[in-house]
Amino acid sequence: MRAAEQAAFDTGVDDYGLMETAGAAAAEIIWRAGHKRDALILCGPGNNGGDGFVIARLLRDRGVAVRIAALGDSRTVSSQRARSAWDGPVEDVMTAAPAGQLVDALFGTGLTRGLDEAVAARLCHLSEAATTSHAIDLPSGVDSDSGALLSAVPHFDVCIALGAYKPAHLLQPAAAYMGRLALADIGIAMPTEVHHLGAPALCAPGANAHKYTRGLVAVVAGEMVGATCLSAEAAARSGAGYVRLIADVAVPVLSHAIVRSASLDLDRAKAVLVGPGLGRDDAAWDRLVAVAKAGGPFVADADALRLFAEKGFGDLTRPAIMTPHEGEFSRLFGDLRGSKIDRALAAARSSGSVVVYKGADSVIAAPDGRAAVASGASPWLSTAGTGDVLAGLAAGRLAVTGDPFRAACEAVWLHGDAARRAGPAFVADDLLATLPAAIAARL
Ligand SMILES: NC(=O)C1=CN([C@@H]2O[C@H](COP(=O)(O)OP(=O)(O)OC[C@H]3O[C@@H](n4cnc5c(N)ncnc54)[C@H](O)[C@@H]3O)[C@@H](O)[C@H]2O)[C@@H](O)CC1
Ligand SMILES: Nc1ncnc2c1ncn2[C@@H]1O[C@H](COP(=O)(O)OP(=O)(O)O)[C@@H](O)[C@H]1O
Ligand SMILES: [K+]
Repeated sequence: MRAAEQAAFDTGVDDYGLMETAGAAAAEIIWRAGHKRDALILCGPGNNGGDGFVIARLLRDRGVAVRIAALGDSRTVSSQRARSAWDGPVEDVMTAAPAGQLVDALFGTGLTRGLDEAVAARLCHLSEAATTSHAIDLPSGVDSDSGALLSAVPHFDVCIALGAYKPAHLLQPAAAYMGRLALADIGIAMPTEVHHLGAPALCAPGANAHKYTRGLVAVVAGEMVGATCLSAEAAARSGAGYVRLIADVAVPVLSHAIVRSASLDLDRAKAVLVGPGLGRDDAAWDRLVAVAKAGGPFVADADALRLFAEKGFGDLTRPAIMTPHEGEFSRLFGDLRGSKIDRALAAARSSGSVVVYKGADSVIAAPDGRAAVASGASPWLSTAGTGDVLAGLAAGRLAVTGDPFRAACEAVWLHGDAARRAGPAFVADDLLATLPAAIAARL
């Protein structure tokens, strides 16, 4: 963000001009949400507070009854200028009475430590007493780069991100404190390889498509057939043309379209899935090694990740995609430093695989430094078997696209959308029914 701001300054934009633009964009969003409801704007000592003074002036110009409460003096040149353009009274944050709308412009990206306990408690009180609450750039108390909470933070109805989403807008725990995210355009371009995962554009099969051109997925079964079954069924609804289930035991799949093979037949396979229900014994490891040695692109999930964590990758071909949850991730990669995005990127770089680091804030990272963060996933996904569905989808999209990063992004998006469509209290099997609608919406 600082580099992007500097690039704008280099083209002649000045510091205060950027603050006026940011304040105007934020004031517009607040105006649309609250109109003439009275507002209390909390202004901190830095440029976040400066934004607050600009917002206050512009809302007052529109007829809103605005009061300002500041936390000490304004310490930056721009925030002092914004403050001097405000000719109304300035109250003290610790004693100001609540208002219908609360606007938190105490601290943004410059926060270096948690708020003093009394200030944080006051922020929480004023926010709870308001009908609607807006955080400017970030809720004060949130660490911008990691999404950690450095002090107590209230839940905000809206968080207005200035110029670009920062990691904290998308990563947990911070993201859960922002009911709705609004992105305010402040006219600067962000040079970043990290994106908020957006809806993919998918293609319907062409007129000359046949089952093999659409992609054959081989799904390797093991000792827990239920998990494999969920994966195979998801792969069959991913847009791929053919799913072969490799199982030497009876697997109760629902779809007759899924073709069984007792041996590890990878003929024509564009992607292989190994891990869900695989087991962790020697026979499971032998199967995993056989898949890796076959040399084609494969997705490793669940038990395959446990086995790799125990036995190492050696000189085996690395998976095209790995889909670890928190526990599997730390077993595989140890205690890495930095935000969840940093850790996912480090894991992707060291393994050479696309890593889908799952959770309420799934991060998809590629060895070349690209990353995408999926926010807003349904918490109802925290139910057994949804990871098996995701792994099947990832393998299916890999067979369709041949591009691991794209496939992983598409799979996470479709999985999240299928969950939204399934509503509350679904079981993993229910996602199989909503997947085709999720795909249809992206054609
Ligand atoms: N040119 C710019 O830099 C722009 C910045 N903008 C705004 O400016 C914000 C960043 O401004 P700043 O870098 O001034 O930082 P902040 O306004 O976030 O606050 C930093 C100030 O607070 C102090 N501080 C940090 N943690 C504290 C704590 N827990 N208790 C007490 N004091 C603490 C710091 O020493 C510093 O003086 C952005 O989030 C955004 O809202 C926008 O106005 C757009 C333009
Ligand atoms: N609280 C949550 N909010 C949103 N998504 C979640 C949450 N918990 C888990 N998920 C998602 O649900 C899936 C669970 O996968 P996983 O942990 O492998 O479960 P399982 O092994 O039972 O299939 C992942 O896609 C994960 O991102
Ligand atoms: K803020």
